Amino acid sequence: MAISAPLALYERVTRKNTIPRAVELTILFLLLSLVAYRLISLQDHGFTWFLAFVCESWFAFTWVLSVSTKWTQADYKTYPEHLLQGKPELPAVDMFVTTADPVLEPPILTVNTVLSLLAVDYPANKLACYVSDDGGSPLTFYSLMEASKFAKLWVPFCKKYCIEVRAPFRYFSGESSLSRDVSLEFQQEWKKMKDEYEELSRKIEDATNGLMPFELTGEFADFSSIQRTNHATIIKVIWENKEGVANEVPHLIYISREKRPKYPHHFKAGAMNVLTRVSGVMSNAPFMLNVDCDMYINNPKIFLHAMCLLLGAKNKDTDFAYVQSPQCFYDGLKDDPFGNQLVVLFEYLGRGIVGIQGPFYAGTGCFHKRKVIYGLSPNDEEIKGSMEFTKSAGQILSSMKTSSPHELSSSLEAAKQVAGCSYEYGTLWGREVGWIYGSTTEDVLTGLTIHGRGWKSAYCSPNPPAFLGCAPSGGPAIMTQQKRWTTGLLEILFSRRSPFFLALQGKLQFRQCLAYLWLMLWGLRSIPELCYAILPAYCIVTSSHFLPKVGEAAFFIAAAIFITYNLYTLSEYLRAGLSVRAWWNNQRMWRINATTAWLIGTFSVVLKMLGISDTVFEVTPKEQSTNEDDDHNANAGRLTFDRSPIFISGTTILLVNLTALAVRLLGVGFGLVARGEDGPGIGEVICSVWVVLLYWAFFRGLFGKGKYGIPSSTLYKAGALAALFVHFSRWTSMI
Ligand SMILES: O=c1ccn([C@@H]2O[C@H](COP(=O)(O)OP(=O)(O)O[C@H]3O[C@H](CO)[C@@H](O)[C@H](O)[C@H]3O)[C@@H](O)[C@H]2O)c(=O)[nH]1
Ligand SMILES: [Mn+2]
Repeated sequence: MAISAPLALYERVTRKNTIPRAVELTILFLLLSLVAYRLISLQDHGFTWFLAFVCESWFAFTWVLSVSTKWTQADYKTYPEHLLQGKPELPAVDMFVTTADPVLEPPILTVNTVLSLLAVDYPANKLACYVSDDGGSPLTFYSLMEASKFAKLWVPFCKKYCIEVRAPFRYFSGESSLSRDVSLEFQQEWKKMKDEYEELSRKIEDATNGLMPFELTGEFADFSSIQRTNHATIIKVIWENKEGVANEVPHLIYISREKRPKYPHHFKAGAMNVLTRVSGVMSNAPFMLNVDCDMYINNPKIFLHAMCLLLGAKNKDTDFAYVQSPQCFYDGLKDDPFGNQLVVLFEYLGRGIVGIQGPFYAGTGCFHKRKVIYGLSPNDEEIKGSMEFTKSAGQILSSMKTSSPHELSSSLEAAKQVAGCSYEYGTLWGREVGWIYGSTTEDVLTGLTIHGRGWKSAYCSPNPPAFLGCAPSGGPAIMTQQKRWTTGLLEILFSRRSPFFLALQGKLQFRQCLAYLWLMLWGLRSIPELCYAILPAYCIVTSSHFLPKVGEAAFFIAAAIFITYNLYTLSEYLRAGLSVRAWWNNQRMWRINATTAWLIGTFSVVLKMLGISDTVFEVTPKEQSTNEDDDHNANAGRLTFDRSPIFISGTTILLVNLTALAVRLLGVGFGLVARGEDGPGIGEVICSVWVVLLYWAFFRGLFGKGKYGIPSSTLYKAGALAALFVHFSRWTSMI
């Protein structure tokens, strides 16, 4: 009998997508035909034709990027049961949670995330949880202290009864959490746990409301005169699993890194680097998981799934640098009214990237190999880089080999040192090592740098989803997030780490480079999108046209693109199990984001490049539940507004198109002679109506009250811009 080979830990599955590929190529062919037609008939037409040509060439280009990215879709199937057979000893994992603001990110959320991490199905003596608090808040620290007491009941409870959802706020909010046919013992423990959790949330809530049950002395003395942007490092070992027992509660450590006004702190990237180093001197696990404070563990087996991919390499080629899980969200509103649940994005483009060099790093829900974060390339045996770095991190790295258990408190001094502001000075941290600085999307930049060194990455999307987080709700929060993302992505594109350069150096695969480009060009897409949204209105107002006339063969090309594209994207939503409404909501939100947040994001990068202002990471506000009152609220899912300039361009687009349609309907040509043959046709009118439908959320905003209404100052500005535009259009058509 042959000796059986070790069982495979994972399998790569490629998706069959022949029909989608055919449709995508058809759309590409139609787009190219239209562009070609415009090019050969450029002389016979005016400026609008040329502008349409430029925009459509751009759309064809981004379509090429998207077709290439979606071409080979793949997924990984993991077999955790084989892992437990083959590898008796599981490797250690350090778990990182970042929080930055106790108001925007309520401590109860962070606490739930931490509890879900502590209770994960993995030997507790292999785990350590580090919380970085950029808010330097005693409230967060207090909440974690209380949570660690609760964890001593919660963790054994979850493990004993194989509880599925280990974030208590979600577990106790589910209807099915206590079914009738369970043992009496379980019922009693369940009740006790629920009471204990309610007690914990009440304590945290009281403290949040200013009824601090503690004085800033003793354990809290470090917080007594703290200024958020100017304070010394605080590191507290909240709980230590001293006996190193596998079914205990894992270590829990609180960190608030040093902040000084003179030193840039690099937002989340800076926090991640401190977490890396502090954990390096304390537990120094070879793997690190990081989650945002709102992203709790929804599948307690995720560590085992991830280990299948991280340990399952058969050769250098399948040695993954990191394992990324998709971002999924809890309490999503029905039909995704804000278009921010990203399901379809991860489903097709995401899987496509998985099929090339591996998923982008998405900032949360990702397991990294520590040595990769330390800057190693796939073929490196030991750390390279400058002397400065070797001195500072080599020590951390060398102790990786001696994993003799030591008390955490004995490394507190060393930990404080590596958490200081000046520690990174003159080292490669943030440049070659750790999370890379210089972009508000530090996640994509860090992942790109890793791919640029030739690493591959893997995707892990078990069922139920591994992590669930909180998607921003309401117009201002969504737009701010989109703006941050485009800003950060453009910052990368225009830096020396641009995917272009990395592809030229040879380690970033060509199609992976195109995939990165697809993402990083979001900001620049705002310009052709804006032009295209205004073109139909311009044509109606000036009695000209930018689309081929109904009689021309090319009209059918344009119509075919419009119809095929929409039906095709619709089919993507239906195949992913989503509704027609979800499709429509995403269509309109993408167009709205593109012409508002992405535009402002592009401006802010231009301002940064001109040295006028710097870009900052604006934290997304998070709520415990979006459903509680909103479910019965007729306004759930309705776009909200504030005075931010982000809303001006969207309002202007709407006003301009409304004016155009009014002109058309009322037949007032602003005194222009109808140009007969040359005037606008049905195509322009349909386009203009389509734009108004896409911006219907803004239309409702014209009449909405309070946060549902567009503020009058924004309306005046947009109105003035629209009037200027109409005036200018008339002027151009007269010369
Ligand atoms: O100075 C800062 C700013 C932010 N954060 C943390 O960064 C995380 C992400 O911030 P959030 O406001 O939730 O941003 P999102 O747009 O929701 O995050 C996505 O996009 C970010 C990049 O723009 C990534 O860092 C995130 O991981 C990814 O989930 C949160 O845990 C914050 O506490 C810090 O630790 N320090
Ligand atoms: Mn977030």
